[in-house]
Amino acid sequence: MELSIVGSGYVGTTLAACFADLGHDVVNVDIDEDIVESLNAGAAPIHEPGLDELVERYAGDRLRATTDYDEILDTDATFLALPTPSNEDGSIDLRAMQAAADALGETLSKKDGYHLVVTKSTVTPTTTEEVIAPRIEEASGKTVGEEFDVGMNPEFLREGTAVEDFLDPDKIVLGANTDRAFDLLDEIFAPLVERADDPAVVRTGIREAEMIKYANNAFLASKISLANDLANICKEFGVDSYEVLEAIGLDSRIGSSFLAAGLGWGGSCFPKDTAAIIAAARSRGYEPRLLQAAVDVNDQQPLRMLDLLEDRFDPAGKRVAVLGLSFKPGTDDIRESRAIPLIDALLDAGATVVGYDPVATDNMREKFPDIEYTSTAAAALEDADAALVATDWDEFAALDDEFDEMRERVVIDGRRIVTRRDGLDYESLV
Ligand SMILES: NC(=O)c1ccc[n+]([C@@H]2O[C@H](COP(=O)([O-])OP(=O)(O)OC[C@H]3O[C@@H](n4cnc5c(N)ncnc54)[C@H](O)[C@@H]3O)[C@@H](O)[C@H]2O)c1
Ligand SMILES: O=c1ccn([C@@H]2O[C@H](COP(=O)(O)OP(=O)(O)O[C@H]3O[C@H](CO)[C@@H](O)[C@H](O)[C@H]3O)[C@@H](O)[C@H]2O)c(=O)[nH]1
Repeated sequence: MELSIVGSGYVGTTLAACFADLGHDVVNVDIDEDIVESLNAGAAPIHEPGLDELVERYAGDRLRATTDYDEILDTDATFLALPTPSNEDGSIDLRAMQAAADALGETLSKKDGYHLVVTKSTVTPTTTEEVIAPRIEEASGKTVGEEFDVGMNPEFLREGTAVEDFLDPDKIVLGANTDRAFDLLDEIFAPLVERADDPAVVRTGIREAEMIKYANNAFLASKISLANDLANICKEFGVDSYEVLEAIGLDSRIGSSFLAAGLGWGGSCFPKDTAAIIAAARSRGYEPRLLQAAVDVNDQQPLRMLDLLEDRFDPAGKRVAVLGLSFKPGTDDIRESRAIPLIDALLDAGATVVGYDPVATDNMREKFPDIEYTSTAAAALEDADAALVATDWDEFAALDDEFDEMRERVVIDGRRIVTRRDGLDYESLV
């Protein structure tokens, strides 16, 4: 099929490359000329394992990119994969979605046949029907449900495993209002359903599809926060939280994933999406107490880590190594990384901070240009009074003699990754 995708970031590029791999002809529309040039030259504009290979294989053939919305005219359906960042109050900023809907509407005014517009971005319930569709109607002069339909297909991929997650999903959620839209969505996703390992296909309403995405992320973020809350209680009683969480994870009703307790959740999605659904609930007069508590527990974990350090000494004037700066291992992305509030708290306490990460240093340097960075964990530990572990990079599990070069061998582990041994003043956050 002929498909167009507006927005070519993490989601849009992955979607385009994977759709091409599934046999569709795809055109990616982005306002960023560098991204368009890069895609057309066969190079992915973002780093994701397996993505470069796909882009290189299909660029100039089943996959191309453009800044010209009119190229959408030759396609059957358009996916909107635009950013939906947070406003100050946590609600989503829809400006990119609105700009794209206006431009798409103008383009569709020139189209003769039917077109399907699918929201891929994460948007709060009713956005597709009450914001996107009316703007397309206004700009195109066409009527939704007649000359075009809208649909919603949320994305569940994780950064670092985007291609793998997209091509082997647990579920595919298709939200639509008309049989015609469902038929087209079925046709688009048929090659994926055939290739993947028997994913569930959920056919539902548009606003239900929008909510499923938030419910998914809210549940996972809350699951981690509940694990952290329980782990904090465990710590008060000298109970090993990891043994407890491993055991409860054996109950199939609970499940073992997303129970890794520690410094909490960061990244480009969980913080933004929990904030957005909380703000959306409040806009309708409902106070989401449990979700707010999940956020509160998450905010508290880095401060608890500082408390453990202060139990040893006043951090003022001390040299403190922060090991791990990215929001999770396997990525250089530092958005909402738990290392950020940790570094902020250390600086407020007057500590001298030295940061180390295998790949995220350059990004963190933009955020904290004045702290020291090292190119190895060993260099960060040399002469440090304490080491705080913020990200569970595998290489931290292998650290051993490197700790001997510290001035005081205080190690506070936010991710239960360092091997506890004699000679270290080791304490796990949970
Ligand atoms: N990143 C993830 O892991 C992930 C996973 C699932 C869902 N999501 C959701 O998907 C959406 C997109 O996220 P992302 O991470 O891909 O964003 P991104 O910032 O990586 O990419 C967005 C792209 O849209 C382009 N763009 C902005 N305005 C445009 C316009 N008017 N016309 C054309 N292109 C325009 C930008 O140049 C950029 O290339 C968000 O709603 C996000 O919450 C993200
Ligand atoms: O047991 C766990 C699992 C994760 N985390 C933390 O949670 C955050 C998010 O991790 P992860 O979910 O692996 O990364 P994302 O790429 O942000 O993916 C999430 O956000 C995406 C964007 O919405 C969704 O599509 C994915 O399904 C969802 O997992 C990271 O800071 C992790 O360190 C924990 O603390 N404990």
